Amino acid sequence: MSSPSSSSTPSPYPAPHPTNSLLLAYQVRTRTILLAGGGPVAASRLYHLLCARPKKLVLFAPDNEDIDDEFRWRVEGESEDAKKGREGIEIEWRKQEFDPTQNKEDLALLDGDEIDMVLTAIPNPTLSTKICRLCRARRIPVNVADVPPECDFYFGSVLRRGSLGVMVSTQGKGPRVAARIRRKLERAIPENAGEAIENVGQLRKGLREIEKGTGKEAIERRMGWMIRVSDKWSLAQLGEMDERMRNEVLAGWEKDEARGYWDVNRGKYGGLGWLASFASRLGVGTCPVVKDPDGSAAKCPFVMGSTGFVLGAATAGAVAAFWMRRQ
Ligand SMILES: C[C@@]1(CC(=O)O)c2cc3[nH]c(cc4nc(cc5[nH]c(cc(n2)[C@H]1CCC(=O)O)[C@@](C)(CC(=O)O)[C@@H]5CCC(=O)O)C(CC(=O)O)=C4CCC(=O)O)c(CCC(=O)O)c3CC(=O)O
Ligand SMILES: NC(=O)C1=CN([C@@H]2O[C@H](COP(=O)(O)OP(=O)(O)OC[C@H]3O[C@@H](n4cnc5c(N)ncnc54)[C@H](O)[C@@H]3O)[C@@H](O)[C@H]2O)C=CC1
Repeated sequence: MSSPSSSSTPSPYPAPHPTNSLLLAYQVRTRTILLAGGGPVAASRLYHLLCARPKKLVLFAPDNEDIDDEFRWRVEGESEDAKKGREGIEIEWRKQEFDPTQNKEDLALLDGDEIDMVLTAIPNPTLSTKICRLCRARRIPVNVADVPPECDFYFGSVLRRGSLGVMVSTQGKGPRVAARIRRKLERAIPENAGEAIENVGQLRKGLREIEKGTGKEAIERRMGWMIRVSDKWSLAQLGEMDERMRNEVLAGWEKDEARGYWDVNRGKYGGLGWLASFASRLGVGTCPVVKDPDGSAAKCPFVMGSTGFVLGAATAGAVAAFWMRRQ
C-alpha cells in the first residue's frame, strides 16, 4: 500500500507544468469550421485549416480589394496546386461580412448543429467579442485572432514535414519568439524526417496486415517487435526504406527477427553491406554510450573521448621521443 509522501521525499513523478493548455492534434475530418475574415491572418488560418483537411469550411469575407492574394488563391485558384490543396474539402465562400448580431441567417448558423468551430480574423474587436460570447453560449470552440481571453484554443507556430507536425506554443506570451524557435527546430530536424515517418507508417500498416490480432497478446508482440525494429534504424535510414526493404523487414516477423538497415542491404557496396550488417550486430558503428539509433559512433562521447585520449598520448609520445633523440 502506498503511504502519503512527506514534503521532504522527492516526488517520483514530474510535477504538472502549469501551461494552462492541452496540446493535442485535433482531428477535424468530420467537422465544419467557420472562418471570418479575408486578410493575411485569415489566409494563414486557411492554410492551417487546409492542412487539417476538415469536412467543410464556411468562409465569410466580402469579395473586394481587401482580400488577401493568398486567401483568394487558396479558395479560387485554378492551378493544379491550388486545386490539390483544397481537394476533398467542401468550401463555401459567403462573400459578405459575418455578423450574427445583425444578420439572422448568420445567427441561425451558430444556432444550428453544423458549425463545430469558429475562427475570426477581422479588424473589429467589438464584433469579435460579441461573436465570441455567442459561440461560448452555444459551446462552440472559438478563436479570435490576437485576443487571448477570447480564444478557447491558441494557434501555435507550426512546422510540417509530411505527416510530421511540431507545434511551438508560448501560451500567448511570445508569438514571434515561438516562430523563431520553430525556425530553429526546422533547421535541426533532418530533411527527410517526413519520409522517415511515412515509411514507418507503411511498415506499421504492413505489420497489421500480417498480424491482424486485436487481443492483448497480439498487440504486445506487435508493439515489442516494432520497438526493436524502429530502434535499429536511424532517421536517415528510415527515410530510405522502400518497398523492397519494407518487405524484407516484414519477412523477419515470423522468425521474431528485428532487421536493421544493413540486414536488408547486404548487397550494398558490392556485397560489402554484409560486413556492416555483421558489425551492427556487434554494436560497432553505433554509439555504445548514448543508445540512440541516430547517434553514430563518430558523435559518441565514449568513442570521441577515447580517440582524443589515444591521439593525445600518441602526440605526447612523439614529442617525448623527438626530445629524447635530440638529447
Ligand atoms: C494568443 C495568440 C492567439 C491566436 O492568434 O491564436 C496570439 C496573440 C497575439 N499575437 C500578437 C502579435 C503577433 N503575433 C505574431 C505571430 C503569430 N501569432 C501566433 C499565435 C498567437 N498570437 C496566439 C498565441 C500563440 C503562442 O503564444 O504560442 C502564431 C504563433 C500562430 C498563428 O497566428 O498562426 C504566429 C507566428 C506563426 C509563425 O510565423 O510561425 C506576431 C509576429 C509576426 O507577425 O511576425 C506578432 C507581432 C509581434 C508581437 O506582438 O509579439 C498580439 C499582439 C497584438 C497587438 O499588439 O495588438 C497578440 C495579442 C496579445 O498578445 O495580447
Ligand atoms: N497575428 C498578427 O501578427 C496580426 C494580427 N492582426 C489581427 O488580426 C485581425 C485581422 O488582421 P488582417 O488579417 O491583417 O486583416 P485586415 O485588417 O487586413 O483585413 C480584414 C479582412 O476581413 C474582412 N472583414 C472585415 N470584417 C469582417 C466580418 N465581420 N466578417 C468577415 N470578414 C470581415 C475585410 O473585408 C478584410 O478582407 C485584426 O483584427 C488584427 O487585430 C493584425 C495584424 C497582425
